[in-house]
Amino acid sequence: MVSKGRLIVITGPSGVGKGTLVRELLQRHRELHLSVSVTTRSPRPGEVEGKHYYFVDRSRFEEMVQNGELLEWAEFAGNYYGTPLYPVQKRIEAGESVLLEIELIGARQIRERFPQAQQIFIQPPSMLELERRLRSRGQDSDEAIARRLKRAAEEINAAQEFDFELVNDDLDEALKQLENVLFAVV
Ligand SMILES: Nc1ncnc2c1ncn2[C@@H]1O[C@H](COP(=O)(O)OP(=O)(O)OP(=O)(O)O)[C@@H](O)[C@H]1O
Ligand SMILES: Nc1nc2c(ncn2[C@@H]2O[C@H](COP(=O)(O)O)[C@@H](O)[C@H]2O)c(=O)[nH]1
Repeated sequence: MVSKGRLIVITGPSGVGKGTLVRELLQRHRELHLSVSVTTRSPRPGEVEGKHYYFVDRSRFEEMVQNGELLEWAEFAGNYYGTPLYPVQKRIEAGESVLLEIELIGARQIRERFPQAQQIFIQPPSMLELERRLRSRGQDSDEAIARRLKRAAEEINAAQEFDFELVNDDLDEALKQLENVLFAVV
């Protein structure tokens, strides 16, 4: 990919607050654009096609992989997730900044394919608090939460692979740190 623009990857265990931080960031920095992923997961109440995700079935997802339509993809807790290549490519070539909110396997693929990407890992204050956030969100079954927590431990073990790490304990403080990482004058 021609690298006129900026690609920013935000990774961290499910429930750590990536989506919450990214929502705040997008409100404050209109120049940032969030990539909308494709998934085979069923929509949660309130999730809108084309805004939160593009919801597809497994055969369509596999076709997208075969056709090279995805910049990266991974299986996570029983579903496929991937980043559509074309919209990201178009924005980066136009000199714009694109955010990817993705899990670890996908972040590793981006590192291979686009080493200039800035990679940030969001840590929870503790595993207990992570579990509390997953449960309080009220969107996943006990079994799905158990799968997400197992994966969380694997992701946290890989945090040192990332350019920056920050802890999402107090939300405002985490947001400030994220802005410092993204907009620090060097
Ligand atoms: N700093 C924080 N303190 C307390 N609760 C928080 C904080 N940040 C986020 N939360 C809450 O934690 C829950 C999970 O947050 P969110 O959905 O943003 O996580 P996520 O990392 O995007 O999860 P996923 O990867 O599964 O999409 C939400 O209910 C959110 O309101
Ligand atoms: N590798 C990718 N991971 C993605 C993508 N879109 C989202 N995700 C990550 O999946 C998990 C679960 O998300 P949820 O919406 O079911 O809670 C979470 O870690 C997301 O960041 C993607 O395109 N590629």
